[in-house]
Amino acid sequence: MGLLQLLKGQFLCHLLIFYVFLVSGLLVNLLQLCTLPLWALNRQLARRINCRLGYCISSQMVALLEWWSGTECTLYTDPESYPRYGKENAIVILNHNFEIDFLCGWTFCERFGVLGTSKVMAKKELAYVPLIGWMWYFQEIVFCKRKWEEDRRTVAKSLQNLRDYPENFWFLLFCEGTRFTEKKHKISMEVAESKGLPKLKHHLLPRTKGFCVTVQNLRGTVTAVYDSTLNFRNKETPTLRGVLSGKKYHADLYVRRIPLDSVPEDEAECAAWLHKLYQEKDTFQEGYTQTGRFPGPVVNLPRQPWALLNWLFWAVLVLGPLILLLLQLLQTGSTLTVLCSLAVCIAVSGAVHWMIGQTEINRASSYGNKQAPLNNN
Ligand SMILES: CC/C=C\C/C=C\C/C=C\C/C=C\C/C=C\C/C=C\CCC(=O)SCCNC(=O)CCNC(=O)[C@H](O)C(C)(C)COP(=O)(O)OP(=O)(O)OC[C@H]1O[C@@H](n2cnc3c(N)ncnc32)[C@H](O)[C@@H]1OP(=O)(O)O
Ligand SMILES: CCCCCCCCCCCCCCCCCC(=O)OC[C@@H](O)COP(=O)(O)O
Repeated sequence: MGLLQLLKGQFLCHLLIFYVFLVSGLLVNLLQLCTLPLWALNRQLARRINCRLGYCISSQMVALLEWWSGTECTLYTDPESYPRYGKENAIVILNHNFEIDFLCGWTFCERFGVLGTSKVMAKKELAYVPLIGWMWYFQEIVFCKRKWEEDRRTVAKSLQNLRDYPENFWFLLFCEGTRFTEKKHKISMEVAESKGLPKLKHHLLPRTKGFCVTVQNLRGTVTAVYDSTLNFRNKETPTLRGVLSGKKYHADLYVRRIPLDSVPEDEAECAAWLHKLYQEKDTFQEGYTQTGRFPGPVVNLPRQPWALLNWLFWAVLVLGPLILLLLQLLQTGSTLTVLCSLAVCIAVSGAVHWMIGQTEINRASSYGNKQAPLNNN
């Protein structure tokens, strides 16, 4: 094992990386808060500024994946669609099977220059996650409670707000609404059976309402749906802890560009369209498990240096004062101050564990663990 690989596994390195993330993230959140008065004066400028501020946070996690863990992300797609990626507004549909699927999504956003503007329909609980959840508030992320009666108005309103967004954006939907577990899969297949739908082997049954309301509200703003299917080589089940420890994974993403015009306007037809799409996704996943690859050619998509440069900028900015403080502590610090510093380290590492825990499937919500009553309206 090389020295660098050994270092990547050290707790102290993780603590330093998280320290940079935490302090720079709080600074960015503060700057975002300062843009509040600007929203009333020049909304489009406030949005552009918040895209860039948000990028400062999310790209640190991308840098962790691309540069620290060295994870490779391969794109399978039609070369004719490829030039349009990043140059139009799109709805992205992604399977929700992996703890770092969102991070791979962000990495592709970074490579197509839309990381700062990337959007998602996220569960409301994530709005309270420090740094990322707070950043999302200023990036106009669409939050849902996963209770349609409450969501139908709020989600539509948030989507309407995106209609005059000043930069190209990708809007991500995990239509399954929750991460894949065997139990949730079994229950959702019972629902599929009761609805007369074919069973899926690799996906939960998609919830169609979020997709249909997105299409309704973003028609005319968004030009395409990017149907994206993600898997990892060697049957790996990657984790954020693995990434932080420098473990290298290899992600494969198959993307099909579907013009939005071909998605039906009628709600029932739109729902049926989505179910059919998931049946196709399921065959792609089955093909991947059999052959280790997706259909379609591979497009070369090298990583960009910007995420790393952003991280280095923040590291220099916030690690300098920390080092000075530690030196002063060693020279003059009383036992009490040294103990207090230790307590701060323990608190910071506790915060890392809590935040990483948000991404862990074994701590997933109970949503989808039982059949919601069948809806007839
Ligand atoms: C070129 C490169 C291309 C791509 C790169 C890839 C990606 C990059 C793009 C962008 C990146 C951006 C950001 C990424 C960063 C971070 C993201 C991180 C996390 C966020 C993820 C989440 O939080 S996921 C959870 C929240 N989101 C959702 O839930 C969305 C999907 N859900 C819906 O659409 C729902 O409909 C709803 C939320 C709008 C409403 O929820 P509710 O529960 O009320 O649902 P329904 O009314 O739909 O449910 C009832 C219907 O479902 C049937 N039913 C009942 N039980 C079940 C069951 N167990 N399983 C399945 N279905 C069930 C029931 O019968 C009802 O059926 P109907 O026919 O009546 O609809
Ligand atoms: C650069 C340095 C970084 C150091 C490590 C810091 C760790 C920071 C972790 C940030 C965590 C942010 C959470 C983001 C998104 C989690 C996405 C996710 O997967 O959500 C789950 C929901 O979709 C469904 O929920 P369930 O119903 O399955 O429950």
